[in-house]
Amino acid sequence: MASERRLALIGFGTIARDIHARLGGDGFAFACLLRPGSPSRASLPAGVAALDSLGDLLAWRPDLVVEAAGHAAIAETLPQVLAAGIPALPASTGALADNALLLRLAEAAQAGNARLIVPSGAVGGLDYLAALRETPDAKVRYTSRKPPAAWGPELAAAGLAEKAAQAEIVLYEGAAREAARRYPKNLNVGLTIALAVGHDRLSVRIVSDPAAAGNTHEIEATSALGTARLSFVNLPSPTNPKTSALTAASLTAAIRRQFDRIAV
Ligand SMILES: NC(=O)C1=CN([C@@H]2O[C@H](COP(=O)(O)OP(=O)(O)OC[C@H]3O[C@@H](n4cnc5c(N)ncnc54)[C@H](OP(=O)(O)O)[C@@H]3O)[C@@H](O)[C@H]2O)C=CC1
Ligand SMILES: O=C([O-])CC(=O)C(=O)O
Repeated sequence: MASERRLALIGFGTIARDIHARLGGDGFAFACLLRPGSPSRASLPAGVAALDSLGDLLAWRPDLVVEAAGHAAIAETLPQVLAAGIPALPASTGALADNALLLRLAEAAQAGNARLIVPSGAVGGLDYLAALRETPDAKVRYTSRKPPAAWGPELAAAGLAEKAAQAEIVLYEGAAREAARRYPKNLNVGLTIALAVGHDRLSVRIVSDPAAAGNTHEIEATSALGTARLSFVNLPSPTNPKTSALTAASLTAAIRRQFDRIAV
């Protein structure tokens, strides 16, 4: 039997807990990097080693680092992780809106001979979109449509909470980078799609919709190669209405793929 794979998680919130629930005891050993004073420390399951610093994480010698903490955690940790030769799988892909950070990550990955693996997360079809990147005339429109519960603090800050309970509100239309900056906890997918198809081919639309059937994602693509309409209606995670429950399943599949001999 293959030896245990060592997975280091960054953050222990909705996505990280679900990944651990899916893979714990299935040939994976877990450790978790927590912020100082993190309330999550008290609820770390037995057998998950708590890591207090990036130095501790590197010394634990993970086979893969999975970030599920937020945009800031990517800049704080992943350049050093990649430079140390450890592959990294980020959930908070919206952080890659920052070109300087993206370059720093690419240089670190080159120096460490490691890879930053961008997961499909709350959507699918990245293989199709990446193929369109090879097609000069491709155009893609991505619409993120979620119920008001997914935009709680953002709607309250804009004084739109009452209106949003009654009617659809278009929160933003434009570029994936700006969408990810404005909505760092809701628009990671926009940046993931932009990385696949290219920023210049993508327009993003963000909608709060009290009639939305779930956290929905619509991707409409046209090119000389044909057309595609991809539509995802995701149940929200029970502990975070912004995050689709699909996301942890997608990251879990990406983790398995990293170690599978036949990678699908
Ligand atoms: N790519 C995609 O398709 C998707 C990406 N996401 C993104 O994935 C990320 C995780 O989502 P989710 O699990 O729902 O979020 P949660 O808020 O449920 O969990 C995040 C956890 O990260 C911890 N944390 C925050 N900052 C840091 C830090 N600097 N270092 C270490 N830990 C930190 C917090 O822990 P504590 O407070 O205990 O310290 C919190 O428990 C988010 O950025 C989210 O936007 C979500 C859905 C889809
Ligand atoms: O989980 C989702 O539906 C998408 C999401 O939050 C994101 O892209 O950040």
